[in-house]
Amino acid sequence: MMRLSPPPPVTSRYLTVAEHPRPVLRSGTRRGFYQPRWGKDKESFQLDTAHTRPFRLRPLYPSKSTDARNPTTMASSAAAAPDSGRAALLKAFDESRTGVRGLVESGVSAVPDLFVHPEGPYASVPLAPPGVSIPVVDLSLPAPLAAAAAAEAARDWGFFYLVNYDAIVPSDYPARALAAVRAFHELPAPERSTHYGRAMGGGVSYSSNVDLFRSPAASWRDTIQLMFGPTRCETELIPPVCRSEILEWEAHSAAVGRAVMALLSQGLGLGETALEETSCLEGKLMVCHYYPVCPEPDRTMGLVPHTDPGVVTVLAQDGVGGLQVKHTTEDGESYWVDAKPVPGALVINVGDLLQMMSNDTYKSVEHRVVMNSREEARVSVAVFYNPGKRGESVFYGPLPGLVSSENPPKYRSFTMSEFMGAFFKRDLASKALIEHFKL
Ligand SMILES: O=C(O)CCC(=O)C(=O)O
Ligand SMILES: [Fe+2]
Repeated sequence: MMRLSPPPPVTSRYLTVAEHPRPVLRSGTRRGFYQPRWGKDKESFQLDTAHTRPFRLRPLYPSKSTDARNPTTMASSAAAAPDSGRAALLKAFDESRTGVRGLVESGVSAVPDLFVHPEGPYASVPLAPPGVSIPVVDLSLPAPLAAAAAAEAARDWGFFYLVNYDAIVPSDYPARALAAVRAFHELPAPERSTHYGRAMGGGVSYSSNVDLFRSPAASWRDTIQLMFGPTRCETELIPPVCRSEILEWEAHSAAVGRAVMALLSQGLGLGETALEETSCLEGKLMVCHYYPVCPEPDRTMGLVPHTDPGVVTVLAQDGVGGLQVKHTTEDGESYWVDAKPVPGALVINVGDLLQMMSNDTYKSVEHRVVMNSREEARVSVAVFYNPGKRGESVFYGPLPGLVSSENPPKYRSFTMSEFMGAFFKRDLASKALIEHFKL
């Protein structure tokens, strides 16, 4: 078990959650959250979409065109292709170096078969009734109240909106980062394609579907990935059109990551630096997704259902929407809840590592991105936080301050290299990573 220094004494500024009275309810609040008003390669430790669920490909249809040089029609011609043919089509799509955006630019009017997702087991999970939303945590509340709200959200939902973070993030962020990421993905194809590649050698890559060659169906998404910790990417490899905004968001979102970890640590009844001292702010991967306009939104997915493997994810999304969170009520009923874009709100979620570190107090919850028929592409930027200390003598698992003879550990401890090994070897089923370490 990684050794943590004892939690710092309670200061006058921060009371432990247990000592503090329940959060003050504002009008329209429920248990301390106020609901938004809707108006009517190993080094990179890829935490992105390698998290896929097993999908069986639906029968593929013959393509109308067989132009072997056109990746669009090549993708469509996966229809009748045996597996080796499909592999060749995937390769051709990848070699187009322009991603799904390139397919759209070339004028596809249907989703090519390589991207068609069957309904799968999720067809049985309904959409949430209107008015249900993920909770909101207000960072401007006194820390103990915000911590209690964050803890409750992390426990019951695994997700929350973070609002009123303007004391730590300039008002033009994250919007500037989202706009710059959009500008990159909408560069003319010849310019964009010079950046295309899957290798994370320099800590930066731009490609479509990080799991393109492993997943049973490709998704409607292109992504820039950037490693910021424990090893920092070569920043000159970041495309110039979005470089300064990405670097600025990296710095500003670090303040958000620190604040969120402090709330979640306190919410566990530990000192505010407990997760930070466990190096949870030191491993950092940023992914900048672009979900192009889709001609047949019902036939594909932007991102298949998955849980994030890391500790905490800080997500900025533009106004388009599509993120959905699977919520299970106290009665055991599950449904997909839209994490609609809320101006001025970041989306925070708990990853598998934090579920294990919190000994199941907090939940890592499935989420996905669905396509819509809007005429606008969607952009999101996620920052995944992971432990940065990766040595063979550094162990992770339920935090020592949380386990006792009455509350025994539910997970065995492991090194990050073991965790990453399990991550890369895991079968595709969701939660497989957590099950792997369960006692
Ligand atoms: O684009 C989004 O809203 C979600 C991204 C996500 O869940 C991920 O990258 O793991
Ligand atoms: Fe995710």
